Amino acid sequence: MIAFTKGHGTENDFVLIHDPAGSLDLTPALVRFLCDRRAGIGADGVIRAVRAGAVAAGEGVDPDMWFMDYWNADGTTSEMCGNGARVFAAFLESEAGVDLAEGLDFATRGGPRAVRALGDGRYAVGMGVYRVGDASAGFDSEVAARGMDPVRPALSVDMGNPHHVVALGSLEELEALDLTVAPQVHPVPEHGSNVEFAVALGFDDAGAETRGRVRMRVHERGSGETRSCGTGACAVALAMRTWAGQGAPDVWDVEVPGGMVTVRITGATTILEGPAVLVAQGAVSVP
Ligand SMILES: N[C@@H](CCC[C@H](N)C(=O)O)C(=O)O
Repeated sequence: MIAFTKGHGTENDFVLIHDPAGSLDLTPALVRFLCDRRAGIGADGVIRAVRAGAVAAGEGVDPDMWFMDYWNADGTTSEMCGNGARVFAAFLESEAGVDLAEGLDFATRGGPRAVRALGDGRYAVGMGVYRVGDASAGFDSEVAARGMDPVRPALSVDMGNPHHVVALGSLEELEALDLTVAPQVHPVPEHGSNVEFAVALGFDDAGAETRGRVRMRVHERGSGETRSCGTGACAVALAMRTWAGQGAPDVWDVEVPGGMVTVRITGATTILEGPAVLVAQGAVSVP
C-alpha cells in the first residue's frame, strides 16, 4: 500500500507521496497508474517529497534539502511545476511539519526554488531565472492547433521547463480550441513543449500598482489540457509584457479555467502566487 495525499492548485491536481528516504520505487508505470482517473486515483501529475540526498538531485545539492520529484501523468518527468510547488509546500506543512511562514528553499530538476506561505491558503513561489526566446520579431516559432485557423506565431519561454505562448484575438477563439489533440510547434522542440494560448484582457491601474490581466488555456507536455499551469502562467505574463513593450506592467493576474494566479516579474526571475488545497488522504494498493 502507498499512502498518498490528493491536492490541487487552481485545479491542476496532483497525487503527493511523502517518501523522505526515497524508499519507494517510483516508476513511469506506477505514475501512470496513480494518475489514471478511472483505474487509479486520478491526477495531472505525481509529486514525491523526498530528501535530495536520497535521489540523484544534482551536483552540489544539499542532501538534507527537500526535492520536489515531479512526474507528468504519462510517466515522464519535468524540470519544474509551478502549481505543484505550492501544493508541495502545503503538503510539507501538513505531512512533515515544515514551517512555510519563513519560506523554504527546495530542489527541483530545474534547479533550486523557494516557496513561502502567504497565510491565507496562498503561497508565493520564486520561480527561478526565466529566458524569453528571440522576441526581435515578436515571435520565434509557430503553432498549429485544432480549432485554430490558420497557424499562429508563437514566442518560446524557458521557465526551467519549455513553453510556447500564442496570442489570440478573442475569448471566442480561446474557447473554440480543441486541446484534446496536442498542438504542433515549429520548429519542433527537442524535448517537447507546454503550449499556452492567451487573450489579453487589459490593464488595471486603480490600485497602487498597474496590473495586466490575461486569460489562458494550456496543453501540457505529458498531461494534455489541464485547468491551470503555473510555469505556463509565468510564460504567458512574460510573453504579454514582451509584446506590450515599454511601460508594460510587471504584475499580471492570469485567469485559468481552474481559477486565477498572479505573476510578479522581478528582474530576471518571476514570483508565482496562488492557492494550494489538500483535499484527501488515503492508501492505494498497486495492482
Ligand atoms: N502544471 C505544471 C507544469 C508541469 C510540467 C509540464 N507538464 C512539463 O512537462 O514541463 C505547472 O504548474 O507549472
